[in-house]
Amino acid sequence: MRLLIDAGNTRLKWRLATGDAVVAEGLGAFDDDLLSGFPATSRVRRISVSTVAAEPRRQALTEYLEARFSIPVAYHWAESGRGGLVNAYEDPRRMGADRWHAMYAAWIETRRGFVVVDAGSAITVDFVDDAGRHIGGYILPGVQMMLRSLKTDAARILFDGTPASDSAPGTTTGECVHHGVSWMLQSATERVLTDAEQMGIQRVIVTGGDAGFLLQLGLKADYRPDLVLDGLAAIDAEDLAL
Ligand SMILES: Nc1ncnc2c1ncn2[C@@H]1O[C@H](COP(=O)(O)OP(=O)(O)O)[C@@H](O)[C@H]1O
Ligand SMILES: CC(C)(COP(=O)(O)O)[C@@H](O)C(=O)NCCC(=O)O
Ligand SMILES: [K+]
Repeated sequence: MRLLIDAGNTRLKWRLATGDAVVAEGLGAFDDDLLSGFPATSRVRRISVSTVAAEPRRQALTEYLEARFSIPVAYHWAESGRGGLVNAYEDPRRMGADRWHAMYAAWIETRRGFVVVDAGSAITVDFVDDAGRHIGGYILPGVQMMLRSLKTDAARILFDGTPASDSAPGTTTGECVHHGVSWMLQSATERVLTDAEQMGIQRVIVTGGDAGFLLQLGLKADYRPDLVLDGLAAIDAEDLAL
């Protein structure tokens, strides 16, 4: 069985697979049991990871996996191109592996243009045209990142509560903050759709922990929670077949 891992800045998602079939999946925070819910009896023959975590955390993950499964860990990074998908970055090693893996999953499904919105710790938006050319993208602060920076970088923005999809002008600090985040993301969401239209791109895909929030805010998109793992699985299978 293959163990596939998408290790982001906030959470780790894992999948156990045989061939294309998913045997088990799970996700959790880094400070929890790293593979919570993992079936103890499974025989793991290969481990493949897509990560954007800091180097010390990546090393700790490697040590944990090697100790637990006694096999080496294969890391997959962003590439300049694969199977007709071409990265716009001059130095693709600088691109987050998660962005490349998400784009690759979307590309091999239809080989048509698409936008991927990945609403995780940070929010990324990547545009790919019908020819498989990555046009480029955006990196925006994620929901928790925005709230945290308002809380820690300004002395008198005091608030609690959770994100609300209401974007009406607020009349308390909490409303101004939470509705403000929604208002900003709603604007960004509208812009994704108009930009895609201008580029002749029809398909919008959303993934990441805050995908549901963006859908609530009106983003018209296909929800694909495991897009990064899907892309990683495909790339890993292709590399194995070489
Ligand atoms: N149960 C949850 N635990 C942590 N974050 C969550 C949860 N539900 C939604 N989120 C949101 O999802 C974001 C993390 O998304 P995720 O895709 O897991 O990020 P990453 O890939 O960066 O680890 C958080 O910043 C938060 O806003
Ligand atoms: C932008 C990201 C932080 C998003 O990661 P995530 O929010 O999923 O943890 C990650 O893709 C990353 O570290 N990128 C490196 C910079 C770049 O892509 O250009
Ligand atoms: K992200």
